[in-house]
Amino acid sequence: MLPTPDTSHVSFDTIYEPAEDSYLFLDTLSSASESKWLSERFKKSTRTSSDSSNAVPLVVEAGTGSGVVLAFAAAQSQHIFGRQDILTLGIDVNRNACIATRETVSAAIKTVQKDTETSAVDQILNTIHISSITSDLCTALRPGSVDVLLFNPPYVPTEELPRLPTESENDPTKSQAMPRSAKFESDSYFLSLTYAGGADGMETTNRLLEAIPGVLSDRGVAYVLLCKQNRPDEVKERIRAWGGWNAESVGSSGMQAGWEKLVIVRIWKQEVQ
Ligand SMILES: C[S@@+](CC[C@H](N)C(=O)[O-])C[C@H]1O[C@@H](n2cnc3c(N)ncnc32)[C@H](O)[C@@H]1O
Repeated sequence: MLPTPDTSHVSFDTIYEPAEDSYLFLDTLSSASESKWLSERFKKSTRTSSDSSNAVPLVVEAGTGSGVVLAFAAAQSQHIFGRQDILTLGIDVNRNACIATRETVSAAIKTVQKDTETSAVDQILNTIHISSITSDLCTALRPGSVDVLLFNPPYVPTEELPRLPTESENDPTKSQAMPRSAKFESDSYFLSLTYAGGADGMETTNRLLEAIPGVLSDRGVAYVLLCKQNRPDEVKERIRAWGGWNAESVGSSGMQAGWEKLVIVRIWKQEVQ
């Protein structure tokens, strides 16, 4: 079994603690079928380095929380993508989550590199974590730049979608100076951002889905987690109706009376150009 990245340094006061949905991501990406699919799409070819289809894949996670999913993708890049040299970039609206992610991913990469030094394996992990940025979904990204997009969204249906934090709410020096009651309120606000998805639990996910055709590269693929109340079958039909795009469930958990509680949907352009 592949090791789960260490998140013991993360304070879960404001950051999502890895749970069933996070682990479903790890299991799905590293499953035999998905790692075969991804390796075929992204493995290093013998074509010239100027060939853009051979460029180092950029793997972006929106909503990284603790960074456990992105760290796993980074550390297990050989198993998942068939190569040792991916680039990772994390995004979260919560600045604390971005700081935690940077540490989680860097530590996971270092652990694998250390293990490699002391083993007979001759290929060192060259994965680089570019950065973790405080931003709203993919709005800060260059169009057509993302090869693999991962999103475990706030998916629980709620009456209201929490607003995005202001710069000052994301300022750690301000939260340190807060009285206890204000800190409690601020912590619960940031935690609400981790799960509250508004109408059908889909308000944030719908915004991400709309951004996919613009943000993915020609060989790009997105993995998005949905719960039963998000109506995954309708979501997949909607994506197929874009024309030239495909959507399939590639991981699921929590079968209850024939219903899958959580599914991970893979979204990709039908033709690699
Ligand atoms: C369910 S948690 C997933 C955390 C982590 N990826 C995992 O699987 O354990 C959702 C994450 O999305 C973040 N988030 C919510 N709305 C966002 C937005 N508009 N842009 C970026 N991140 C967002 C939350 O702060 C939270 O960290």
